[in-house]
Amino acid sequence: MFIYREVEIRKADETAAQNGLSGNALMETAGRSLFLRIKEILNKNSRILILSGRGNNGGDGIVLARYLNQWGYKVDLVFPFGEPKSDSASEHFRYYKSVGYSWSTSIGDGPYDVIIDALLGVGTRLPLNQSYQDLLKWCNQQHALKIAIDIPTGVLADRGEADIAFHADYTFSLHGFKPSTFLLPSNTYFGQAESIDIGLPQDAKWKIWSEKNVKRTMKKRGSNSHKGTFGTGLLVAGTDEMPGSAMLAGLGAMKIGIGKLVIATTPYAASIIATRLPEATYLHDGLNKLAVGTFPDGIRAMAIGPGLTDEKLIDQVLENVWEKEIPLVIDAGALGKREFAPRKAPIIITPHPGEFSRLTGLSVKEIEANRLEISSQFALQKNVIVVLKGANTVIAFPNGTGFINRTGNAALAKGGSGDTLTGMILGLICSESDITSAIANAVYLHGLCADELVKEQNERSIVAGDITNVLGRVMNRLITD
Ligand SMILES: NC(=O)C1=CN([C@@H]2O[C@H](COP(=O)(O)OP(=O)(O)OC[C@H]3O[C@@H](n4cnc5c(N)ncnc54)[C@H](OP(=O)(O)O)[C@@H]3O)[C@@H](O)[C@H]2O)[C@H](O)CC1
Ligand SMILES: [K+]
Repeated sequence: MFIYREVEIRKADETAAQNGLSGNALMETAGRSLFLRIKEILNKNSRILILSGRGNNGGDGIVLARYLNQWGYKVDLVFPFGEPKSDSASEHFRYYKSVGYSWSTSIGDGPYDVIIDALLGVGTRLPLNQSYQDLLKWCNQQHALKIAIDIPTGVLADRGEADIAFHADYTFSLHGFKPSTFLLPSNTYFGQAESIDIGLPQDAKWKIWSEKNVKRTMKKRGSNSHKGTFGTGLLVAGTDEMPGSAMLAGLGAMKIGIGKLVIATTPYAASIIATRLPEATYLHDGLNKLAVGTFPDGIRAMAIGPGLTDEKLIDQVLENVWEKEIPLVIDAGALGKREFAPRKAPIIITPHPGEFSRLTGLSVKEIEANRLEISSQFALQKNVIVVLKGANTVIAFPNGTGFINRTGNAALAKGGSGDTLTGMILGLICSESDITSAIANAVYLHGLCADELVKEQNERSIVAGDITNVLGRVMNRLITD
């Protein structure tokens, strides 16, 4: 499942056209593929209104209207803002008329059972003028099934800002998803978003990390493996006031399959955690010891931050471990504004939007409206891997590629769930060989556990400690030979 920005879509179209696959042909494929998918959710007796704009989004609507007419559906094709003006749409309109189907520039009496929005697509500029706004308000008031083509009119393709927008039940995006499908507030207008193949080769920098990816990259362990195979992780977390954060992260690491875990924490926190996590070993006064240069042997990866507050000590620890060639996960209390000096081994930061706002100096609103692009730029500039948490967690890599995770729900909006995720990431980067899929799988599984939990109990009652209780069960479903 691929995600494309407007410029990438235009480039793909241009390359296809230069090599013999014209815009007209793509529009035909788009309209026909839309017809084949949309007819699955239509009733043959439904009255269907297709609202077509003057650009190519409107052209897709024209081709769709032709197929619907051809197959006997009751469809009104309406151009509320005048006849098509783009080349491909105009050609398809000419053909549509030549086969004798009807069209209009004003909406009929209705009522309509289905409204299809083919007004604006990736060519949208905001704000919309008053006549668009009035039409969209009218659409949203109708008791009809609402289907948007490519993106709902009123949202942009690449950013999360929205005007008054078509409130779709379904959005069928052509070639791949557009970033606004996953941004705020735009994503509230998409309804169920699906991607429709139009025959162009898929070559996206951004992808949705899917169940298929998890199954492909996480395999059953060999019977001759031992704890050394799965590495030793160092978790620097927890204080007397916040022992739970170290426990949650520790459970995340151990229950996802780390070989051995050393938890650097306070003696008091260790005494509490050890009752629930006797499998871990403890470095008492860990933060102080690491700050003066002590470092346990044989560590394969390290995570620092959950439940920590002493910035000075954290800075000293980070300075000491910076040169060590092990992946470093930086979270929560360790996520203060820092420069991220060049480092040989990977740095993974796991901010929520508030923490990322402090790191970038941008507002939370700006981040939410543009979380893919901002994380990607930060990853590139600082040479770090960004795991920006929240609905549709973004995982951005320094090479410009990235993943969106779609598992998870509001049950995760609770203290401690981020600590659990940090532990799970530590656990997988220690125990799996490929760091890219290890991080994505940890994020996916963390969300999937929450999805599993809401099947049994209300999201309000779920606490972070429940996540790892179902981790084994969800992994059993996904991990095969
Ligand atoms: N490869 C693919 O995925 C394909 C996608 N297709 C479809 O094409 C559209 C993109 O088509 P494009 O013509 O570039 O753009 P739009 O249809 O979105 O709209 C352009 C017209 O909209 C007018 N516009 C834009 N913003 C406003 C506004 N705020 N108010 C009023 N009018 C607006 C603009 O008018 P101008 O006169 O200002 O230029 C344009 O007329 C894509 O989304 C897919 O649906 C192809 O069919 C197949 C390949
Ligand atoms: K649209």
